[in-house]
Amino acid sequence: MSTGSSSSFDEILVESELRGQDKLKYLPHWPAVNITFEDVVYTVDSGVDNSKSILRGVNGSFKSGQLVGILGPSGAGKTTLLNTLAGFKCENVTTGSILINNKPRNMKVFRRMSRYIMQQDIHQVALTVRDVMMYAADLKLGFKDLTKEQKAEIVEEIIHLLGLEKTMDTDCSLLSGGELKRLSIAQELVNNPPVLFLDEPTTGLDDMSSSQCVELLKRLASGGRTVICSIHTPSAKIFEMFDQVYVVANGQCVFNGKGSNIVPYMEAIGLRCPKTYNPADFILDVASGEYGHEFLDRMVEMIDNGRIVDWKPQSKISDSYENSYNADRKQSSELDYSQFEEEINPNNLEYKCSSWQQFSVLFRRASKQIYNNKSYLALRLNMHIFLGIVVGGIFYQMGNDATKTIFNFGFCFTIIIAFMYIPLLPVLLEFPTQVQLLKREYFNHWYQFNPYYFAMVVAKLPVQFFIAILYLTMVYLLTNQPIELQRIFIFYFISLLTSLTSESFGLLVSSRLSIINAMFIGPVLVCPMMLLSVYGIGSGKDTIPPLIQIFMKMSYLRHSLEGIVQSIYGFGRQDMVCPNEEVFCPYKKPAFLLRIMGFEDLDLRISILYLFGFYVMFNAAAVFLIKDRLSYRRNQIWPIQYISKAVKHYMNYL
Ligand SMILES: Nc1ncnc2c1ncn2[C@@H]1O[C@H](COP(=O)(O)OP(=O)(O)OP(=O)(O)O)[C@@H](O)[C@H]1O
Repeated sequence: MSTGSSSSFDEILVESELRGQDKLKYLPHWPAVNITFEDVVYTVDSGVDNSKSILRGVNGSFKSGQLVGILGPSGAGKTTLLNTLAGFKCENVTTGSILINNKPRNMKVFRRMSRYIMQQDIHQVALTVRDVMMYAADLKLGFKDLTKEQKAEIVEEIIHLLGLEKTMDTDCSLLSGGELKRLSIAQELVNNPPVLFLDEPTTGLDDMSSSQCVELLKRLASGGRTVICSIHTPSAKIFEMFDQVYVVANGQCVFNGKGSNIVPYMEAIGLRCPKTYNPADFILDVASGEYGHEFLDRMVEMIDNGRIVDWKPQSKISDSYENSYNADRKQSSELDYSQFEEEINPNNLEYKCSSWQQFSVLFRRASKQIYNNKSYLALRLNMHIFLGIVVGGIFYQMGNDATKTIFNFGFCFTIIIAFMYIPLLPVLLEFPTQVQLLKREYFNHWYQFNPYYFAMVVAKLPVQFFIAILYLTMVYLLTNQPIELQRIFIFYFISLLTSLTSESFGLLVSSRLSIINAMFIGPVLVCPMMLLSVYGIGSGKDTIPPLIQIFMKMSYLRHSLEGIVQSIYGFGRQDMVCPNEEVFCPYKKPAFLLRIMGFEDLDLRISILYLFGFYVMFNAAAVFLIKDRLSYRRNQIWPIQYISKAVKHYMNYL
């Protein structure tokens, strides 16, 4: 039997047959992964100097081959426990330890072997279910072991298993809540990971789909996976399917064991479950404090906050955690005992695609999303044509008219304003949601961050450039700017560079903010840059105080404006035309205009260098901040910790 995910497709088929998993062909063998946690405390900052404990010293042990259900009333700490165990949010765990197969969890390795299906179902826009699944299969299964047809077969099979056949060609944005949830699960089943965490997987599903979904999870678990899911008020049928039930209340464990033992457990603390009642409902009622808080304390004490691993009616409360755990391990009949000793080969946890392949798949995915969104494409195109007509109309034929030079200077300013706002605002609106998706896919080990970022930036370029060039051509011709190849080239080049820099600025701003904050802070931050770009115009450079001159250098828009002005008026441009009837025509000479405007002594290379520098700097800062957000490690430098704490508190920084 193959021991790794590198098995060929045929081997995988044989393996599945051996395991009796006739419905899941791609079920590569993984050694058992058992998770034990001790005294876990999770504390969040609820103010700059305050903190609040959400998990209070919980303990437990979840074994491979068993389906574990984490139950509890709303706000009890189920999601937090799941996040902590999955390593999704663990920067706030203040004490406690998490062991994998009795060894301290190596977060890097663990994150590669576990998958987390979150409560919120966000998906890529403008893609069908088939697209989403096929891109997931390409990224997760790679191109070496399986052909396209084999991957399509795996996808079909999972889609069938989750009852999504009818939606195969439906756009994800049109799916119902339940279908979205199933799609989230389907995507993570593509490469069948050894550990699966699911936060409320049945939310939004009807009874039938819920039990099918839990049945599937049970089947995965019995195939040797560790499957842990939090669940709200399960039906009696679903409740019976769990091999282990872990109940949380107020951040503490109030029950840990088999669902069938809940009734005697409740009797042991002095509460009788009515015969007609679902034991899950009953324990949840008690956990939510309906029968009084003294019962909660009694339950925590009786289960020793989760240390008693599998409570049984005959068992003594004083059983030590160690004895209980070992006894339980011996009883495990479903799994090959030797599996517990088997190590996961870290090579089998590596990405299946090289960085270049990841880039290529992500580029294709991002491009398809752009071109599939036809109404948005048409809107962008039409708005640029409309803007071109408006700007071209306002500054019509002013480019070579010496009496309209000041107006034409205004035209240069409109160029940088257009290429500042047009790329910036959509990013501020879209990227915070994209980051949520990135977090999910990145955490679930679909790809590395750098290929994602490059693919995202590069995929936008063709449309961005095409629309920008169309707009620039319209306004350039309508306003009668000089028809000289060198000038046209510089004009287009600076405009496109400004557009890219604005976009990267948008990525930087929205990398750590919610949509609302990004939409507010982005335009506010570009305002001073805009003002600094035209500071001192008309009074000459000498009148600008040195400090302001330094600030002006820090505005990328100033460098854009300098570049655009040079393309139109620099490089020894000939005198502009002065109409015969005009007696006084001071701005006939471009050099005079440049001096009056404070744009003399310009150097195009410097403008380009600055713009390029800002572009690189904004991107590098955005990459740094997003990577930090994706990282499971807390920044160790205390001033940064304090600043980010304060910014988080006051600015909704994420
Ligand atoms: N970062 C945070 N800051 C402050 N409070 C938080 C934070 N994260 C979680 N909480 C609080 O911790 C408690 C537990 O949250 P958690 O999401 O784990 O509950 P839950 O049991 O999953 O609830 P539900 O079933 O409603 O999803 C809640 O009261 C929640 O408001």
